[in-house]
Amino acid sequence: MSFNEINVIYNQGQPNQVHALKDVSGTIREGEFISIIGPSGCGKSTLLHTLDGLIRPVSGSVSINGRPIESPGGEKAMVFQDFALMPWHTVFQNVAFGLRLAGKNNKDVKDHVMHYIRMVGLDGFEHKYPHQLSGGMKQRVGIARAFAVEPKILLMDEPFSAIDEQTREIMQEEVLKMLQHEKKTVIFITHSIDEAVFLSNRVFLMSVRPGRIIDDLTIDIPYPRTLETKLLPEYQEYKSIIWNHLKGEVTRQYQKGEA
Ligand SMILES: Nc1ncnc2c1ncn2[C@@H]1O[C@H](COP(=O)(O)OP(=O)(O)OP(=O)(O)O)[C@@H](O)[C@H]1O
Repeated sequence: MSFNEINVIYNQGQPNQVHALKDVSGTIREGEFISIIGPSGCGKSTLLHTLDGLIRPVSGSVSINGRPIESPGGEKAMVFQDFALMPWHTVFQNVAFGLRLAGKNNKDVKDHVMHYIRMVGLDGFEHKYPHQLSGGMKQRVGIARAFAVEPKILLMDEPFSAIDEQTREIMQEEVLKMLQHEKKTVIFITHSIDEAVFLSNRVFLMSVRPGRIIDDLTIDIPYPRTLETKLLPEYQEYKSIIWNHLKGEVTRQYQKGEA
């Protein structure tokens, strides 16, 4: 996937105009795990939604293998911060949702859906409704639903930020394991430096608004990564490099009076 000189402006030409992304360019190779990190309101979600095709930039282009991206879906699937499950559907029906949209019926997709329910550790919960699940379990459903459509690209918008710290660490490891079995390109938004270093092979650091990618840092720590990875000295070094970069941006945000 590549994106070239993207500009996104909300409410263009109006008094409340917001220049959210400015001349943002980058290339993401197949199978990479990219985290996007940056100060609050810098345009991370805007970038993710632009890469998904949900937001059309006022200028610039987004493409996969030379084909322009013009709409969400297709070879992409999104995992949302607030899970975005349908409360009136069971776990099974939520996971099957994308496949049903593609015209398949529940019977046809049963084995396929159960494979992904098992993969996220929710075997036995397929007939439960979202309100009967914990936050971590709800996000497992969100992840299973995204994997079930077998996308090449997984877009994750702060997927673990509404989940308690212990569950979050477990799920980070689980997602990496799932990706070993089913290779995908992942673009992942987070506010957590630790999460970005643990999961990614590259981290994009964004500036305060209008958002730009000001650094593209390669995390040169081999996979598979486990919780022991966090004890490596280079792990701590990457964290401090990112923190030092972010500190400058957050300070600039304070000085602009926007934090
Ligand atoms: N639909 C919209 N209309 C107008 N302005 C918007 C809209 N969506 C986002 N913005 C503004 O664009 C800027 C970038 O927003 P965005 O949500 O992409 O940032 P973010 O980095 O994901 O934020 P956060 O870290 O708080 O989740 C912000 O100033 C936000 O207020």
